[in-house]
Amino acid sequence: MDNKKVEKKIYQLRKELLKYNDQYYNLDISEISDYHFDKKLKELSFLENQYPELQNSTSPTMKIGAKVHQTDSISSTGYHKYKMYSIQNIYSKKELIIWKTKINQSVHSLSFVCEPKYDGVSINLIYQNGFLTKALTRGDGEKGEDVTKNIKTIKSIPIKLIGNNYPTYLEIRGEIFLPIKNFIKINKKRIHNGQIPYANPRNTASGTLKIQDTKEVRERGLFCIAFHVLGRHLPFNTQYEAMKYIKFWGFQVPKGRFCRNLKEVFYFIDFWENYQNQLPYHTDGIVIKVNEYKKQSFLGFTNKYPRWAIAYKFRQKLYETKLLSITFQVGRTGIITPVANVVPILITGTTIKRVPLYNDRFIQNMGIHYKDTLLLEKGGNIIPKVTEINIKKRSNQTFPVFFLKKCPSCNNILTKKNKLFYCTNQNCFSQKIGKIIHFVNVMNIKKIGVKMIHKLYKKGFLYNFYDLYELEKKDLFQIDGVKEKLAYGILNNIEKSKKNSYCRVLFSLGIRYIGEYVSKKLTENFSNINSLIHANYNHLISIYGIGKKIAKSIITYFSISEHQYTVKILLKYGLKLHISKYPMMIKKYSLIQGKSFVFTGKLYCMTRNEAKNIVECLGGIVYNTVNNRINFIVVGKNFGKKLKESMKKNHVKILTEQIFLDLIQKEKNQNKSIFNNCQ
Ligand SMILES: NC(=O)c1ccc[n+]([C@@H]2O[C@H](COP(=O)([O-])OP(=O)(O)OC[C@H]3O[C@@H](n4cnc5c(N)ncnc54)[C@H](O)[C@@H]3O)[C@@H](O)[C@H]2O)c1
Ligand SMILES: [Zn+2]
Repeated sequence: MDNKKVEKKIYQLRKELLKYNDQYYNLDISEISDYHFDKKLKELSFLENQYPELQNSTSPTMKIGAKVHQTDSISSTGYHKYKMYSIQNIYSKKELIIWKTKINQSVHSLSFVCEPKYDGVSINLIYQNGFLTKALTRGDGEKGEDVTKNIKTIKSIPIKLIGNNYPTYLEIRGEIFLPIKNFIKINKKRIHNGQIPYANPRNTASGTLKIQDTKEVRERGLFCIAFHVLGRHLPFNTQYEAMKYIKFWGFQVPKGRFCRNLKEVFYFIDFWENYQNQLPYHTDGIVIKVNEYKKQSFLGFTNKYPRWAIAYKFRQKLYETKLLSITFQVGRTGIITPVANVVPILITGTTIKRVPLYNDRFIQNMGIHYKDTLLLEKGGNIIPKVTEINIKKRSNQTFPVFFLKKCPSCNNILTKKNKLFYCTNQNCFSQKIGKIIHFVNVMNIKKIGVKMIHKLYKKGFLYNFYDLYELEKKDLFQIDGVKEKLAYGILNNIEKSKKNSYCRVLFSLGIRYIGEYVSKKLTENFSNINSLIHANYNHLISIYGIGKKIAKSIITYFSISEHQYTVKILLKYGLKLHISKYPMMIKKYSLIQGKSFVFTGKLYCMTRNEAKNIVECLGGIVYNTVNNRINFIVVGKNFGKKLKESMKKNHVKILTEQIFLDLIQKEKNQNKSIFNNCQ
């Protein structure tokens, strides 16, 4: 590869991995498996080592976790006294031998402690004089979220340490996770309430730590295993002894083992690889640690990992089953998704009958034939994935799977775009129903299930999701089995849904590619729906996490008059489509909204930060450097080279401070309420 190509590849991998990190750590979503994530990370690390001039301290190879966002749900963040690290992952014994050989070059006579790798969220528990005073998540390693209130609900974490042989200041590091039984219970309840079940226990544990209702946190039944101690004057010198002490102090500790050499480590790995599925919680590998503290400190840390520990991750077990048929489902956005119906198979306690095949590309890449023998991988998720086909078991009489030509719901000819098949019929029954189901789920409207939605649709009461807000008792009474109490409950829940946040309502609209994550990014950047409706493409793609595809989708969605009508109707019914802090702005012509600014030199009337705040409050964006998106440069005293750079760009208008102030004044008069909030 030439340098330009490598640079491009590195940039692309970093962008992708940063997105996955942000989703994984801040939104508890995993779009790809850990194995594939680690493969990409390894590829990036390899390229960065080959081309050291392209190394960058912000690369995901150097950074731990993801940037901590200050969200509504958490009250504060806090710095760690001792940095929290990640652990390097490996997937083979060969890599383990390489690791040992490497550290053997600096330390000798190594012994190890092996522990299961619990699949949850890292936690830092701070004890002062034996009392739990603070609990922080790992965050980016330097700074985490303060989750003390929720942590105090976990029974396996002592509020007060037992005994008295602990130092006055102590940090206990451990893993918070959700036992499988509790995870299943939570999902059963969600399904019963018509909500989307959570994907896996890890993400659910992480999400649970962030919720505000401590009663709910307690009910969910999180668990903690403690595996690391930090502090001064510790009464022990090895990991093995440390575990004995912390067990005595009141913690649950790993089912670990002291190993004198790699042979014993391999034995431990082999044992757990088979035994892991019998545990009441998920483990995803084995952590191997150098036992002696002295040797640990000699080996030290890289930017991201301790050199004295490594995680051997289990490759997922494959399960064999047979493809019976394929159902083509019509999604709410018209996308046709193929789902494989397979011979039912029991995988870690769940009977699997259906497996997603995602799209035509997946089917063709896999080369799936009818009646094929499929190999499924479960990972930490509830729904397994098809990872391979057992070609040896393919009979001669099978045919390759071809995609449908017509919509299975409305018979409309399908359109192919970006390798996906769509039904473009706006009145397609499945799409309409799908949109309503999505809205009801996202808005968390309980007591209205899929069956009820179908019935209301057929009776003509619910043709669009906003019709929910017109429903009356007399309509509901026309549905079989609905009596006074249920009707009251439904209408009450619909009314309650009006309290949902702007971010939820935006997500509920069902705009293509606008999931929870993107919706959050959008509401952080557009304080109300009007500014989003009128956002320009450049502004949208300048937002971290919003790419071309999403920007186009937003613009297309709001260019359809029916969708603008939907927004109007929702506003009429009192749904929130603005950040509560800022009152809804009545859209008027604005010179600032959606425009990009850069400042140079010193302003007389306000500081640079004040000016930035005002522009942002009025829907504009401020950049530090001149780029192709800039519309205005505001020039103050002792201006710098930015002015010269801007003059080279025809589209940039130059404003003196006075003209800038006049502009603000004009906007101020137009949008009094918003401006007052910016002061
Ligand atoms: N699928 C995705 O979208 C996605 C995104 C980001 C990260 N990931 C996965 O997460 C990994 C990085 O996450 P990470 O930094 O949290 O690392 P990690 O989860 O792979 O391993 C480090 C963590 O393991 C935990 N742990 C559990 N048992 C332990 C024990 N007995 N001793 C010591 N530590 C123990 C600790 O909390 C420690 O911080 C990636 O390599 C990838 O596998 C996946
Ligand atoms: Zn259709």
